[in-house]
Amino acid sequence: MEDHGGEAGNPVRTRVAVFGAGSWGTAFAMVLADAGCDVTLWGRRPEVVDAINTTRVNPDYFPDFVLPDGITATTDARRAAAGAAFAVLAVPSQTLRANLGAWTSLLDRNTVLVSLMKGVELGTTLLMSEVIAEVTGAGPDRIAVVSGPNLAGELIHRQPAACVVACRDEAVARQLQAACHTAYYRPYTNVDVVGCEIGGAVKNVIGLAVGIADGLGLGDNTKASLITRGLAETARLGLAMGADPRTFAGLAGMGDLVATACSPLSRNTSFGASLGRGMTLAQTVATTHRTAEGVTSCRSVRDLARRHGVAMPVTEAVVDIVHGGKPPRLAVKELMARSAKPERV
Ligand SMILES: NC(=O)C1=CN([C@@H]2O[C@H](COP(=O)(O)OP(=O)(O)OC[C@H]3O[C@@H](n4cnc5c(N)ncnc54)[C@H](OP(=O)(O)O)[C@@H]3O)[C@@H](O)[C@H]2O)C=CC1
Ligand SMILES: O=C(CO)COP(=O)(O)O
Repeated sequence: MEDHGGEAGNPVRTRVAVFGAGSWGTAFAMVLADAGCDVTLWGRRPEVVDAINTTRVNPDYFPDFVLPDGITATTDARRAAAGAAFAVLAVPSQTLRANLGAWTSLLDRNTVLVSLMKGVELGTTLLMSEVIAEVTGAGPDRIAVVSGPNLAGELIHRQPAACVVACRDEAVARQLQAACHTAYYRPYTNVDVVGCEIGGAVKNVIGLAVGIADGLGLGDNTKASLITRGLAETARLGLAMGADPRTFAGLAGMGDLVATACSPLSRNTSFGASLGRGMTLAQTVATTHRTAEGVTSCRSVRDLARRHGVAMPVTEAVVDIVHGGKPPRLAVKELMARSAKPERV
């Protein structure tokens, strides 16, 4: 296998289970394998799993890319979970609870559960780490999050990127950092799990807003204003939930927001652009075959904000457009007509 610069501090092959063989699960499995881990990738469809094992290609998500040795695919969650030091969860956020319910009894009591997901559960308004804690009973030292500007479509080409690995127990974050550190993937540790998750979930909503602006034909001043005020909303919500404000200036805050809002690869931003061009929600859903988390999570983020008494006008506008059918131009007009305020409140 080519040397992709796995950490010298990872001499014993760490066993990792990755649950979810979509874009990010597959690309992150590659990162882990390149870092020297022994990776088992769980997918729900036998044809995808068979293709990965026989051709080393995930035909649905990365048909032109050969995956490295060191990844074995399976539909058998028990086999994936067996002996795993880390169980990496990469399914759509709204499906986590049901899936994890089936997987929990298969996992060792010491396995660290790692969320790659960027969403908030609808109804409960729980963060993914909170869903994990509730379903599995794991304590904060066994729950970690990976976040940051990590578009799977770029990482699969091993383009350089940084990320944050967050766990309340910094020693665990360091172990995960070692497990996924390669020459092209640079993880930084953080203990602010809540801040990283809020950054990841809200940037999808702001990505939708920026996409809508793009679809309306609005320019870079508008988009930069949405990104910046969107980051202000993100930080306000995060602070109300006990996050460290510095997280929002970092990779899981500004970094991920910029990557998402500026990239044609972002599903959320592309989804928003379709709405801005005048397509309906149903039409856009029908042409989107990948997970655009913000479409559902905009409602749970709004509910979370209301619960904490935090003003999130851009998020409210996105919910009104996506789920309330408000014409995007009217939403823009209303956002601009809000009462004048100081920048920092
Ligand atoms: N893609 C990216 O660049 C990044 C994504 N993320 C986050 O990662 C998470 C996963 O997204 P991503 O991999 O991109 O999404 P994709 O849409 O690319 O893949 C989703 C995966 O989940 C599977 N899946 C869908 N529904 C279910 C279900 N009900 N039960 C079990 N498995 C299911 C799909 O299986 P099938 O193929 O059979 O439908 C597929 O393997 C999201 O929260 C996203 O925000 C985070 C950083 C980067
Ligand atoms: O989270 C991502 C990049 O960090 C991927 O963004 P999208 O889900 O919008 O494609």
